Amino acid sequence: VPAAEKKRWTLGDFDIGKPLGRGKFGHVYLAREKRSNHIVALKVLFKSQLQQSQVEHQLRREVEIQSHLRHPNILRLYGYFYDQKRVYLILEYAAKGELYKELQKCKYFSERRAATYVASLARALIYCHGKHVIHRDIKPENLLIGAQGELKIADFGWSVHTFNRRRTMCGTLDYLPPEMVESVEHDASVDIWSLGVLCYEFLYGVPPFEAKEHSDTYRSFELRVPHLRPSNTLRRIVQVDLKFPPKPIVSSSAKDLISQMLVKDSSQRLPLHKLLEHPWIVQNADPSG
Ligand SMILES: Nc1ncnc(NCCc2cnc(NC(=O)Nc3cccc(C(F)(F)F)c3)s2)c1Br
Repeated sequence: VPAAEKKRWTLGDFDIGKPLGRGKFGHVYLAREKRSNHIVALKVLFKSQLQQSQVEHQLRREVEIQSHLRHPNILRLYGYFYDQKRVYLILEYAAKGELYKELQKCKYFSERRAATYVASLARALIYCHGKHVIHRDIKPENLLIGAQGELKIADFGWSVHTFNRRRTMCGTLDYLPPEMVESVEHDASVDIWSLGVLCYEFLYGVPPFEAKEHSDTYRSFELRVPHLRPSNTLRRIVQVDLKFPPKPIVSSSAKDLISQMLVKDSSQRLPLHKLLEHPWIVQNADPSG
């Protein structure tokens, strides 16, 4: 309904409900559009914060990119509006909330659940790459769960159209592929790397190149042998220092898929359409996604 998109929304068009989550730049609330009774999520961003972080252009790009994306595994951004002090994003409401909370609760996922999530993310990324959009920030914090348990990629705040590749650093370091760490040219295959990191974290509960800096084992290590600096995340990424822990037990087929995605040479990473044909995905992913 293109006419609807021309509409100027205001806060008065919505009843505001419970807080849904706290994001990097503001809070998210459950809300209901009064005329249609349509339930949405409303993200409230403070202009002052956006200005001091100089990210207004990124926000405009996110709104622009999202307005062209329609996929069951991509959270809709219906529109936005602003008032004196705030910018409001009108978002699709994901009824089962944030994936990272679910991962914290379960510690790690079964191979079937992990494969189902990875397959639906691969389909969403194939769709995005087909429109020359790379997300660049695939991580548990940017994934939500819909009412039927389906995964939804959210927050295209770091996405770009591939013809203008940028070398800005994203959020956490864990998901950065080598070429972004070494800030060389990067393309859609950065999302394949991040999906491989995500698949590992779904199965083991921790990302593959996490530094031990924050764990107490590291602290005691640091005290006993201060001259041996522990490997850090960035060094482990560029060296693709990939190790699979003995626990939990994970199939060799899953490890094979991860090893084909976490490849330093971005042109050698398993293409997403080949991922959907990988035995581990075929045998474990629920086709409904
Ligand atoms: N249950 C739920 N159902 C639906 N949504 C929920 N949470 C919101 C998820 C989001 C989707 N899209 C987002 N986008 C941005 O935050 N963008 C953003 C924000 C600041 C700065 C910038 C930029 F300027 F840096 F780009 C870009 S957050 C929840 Br919990």
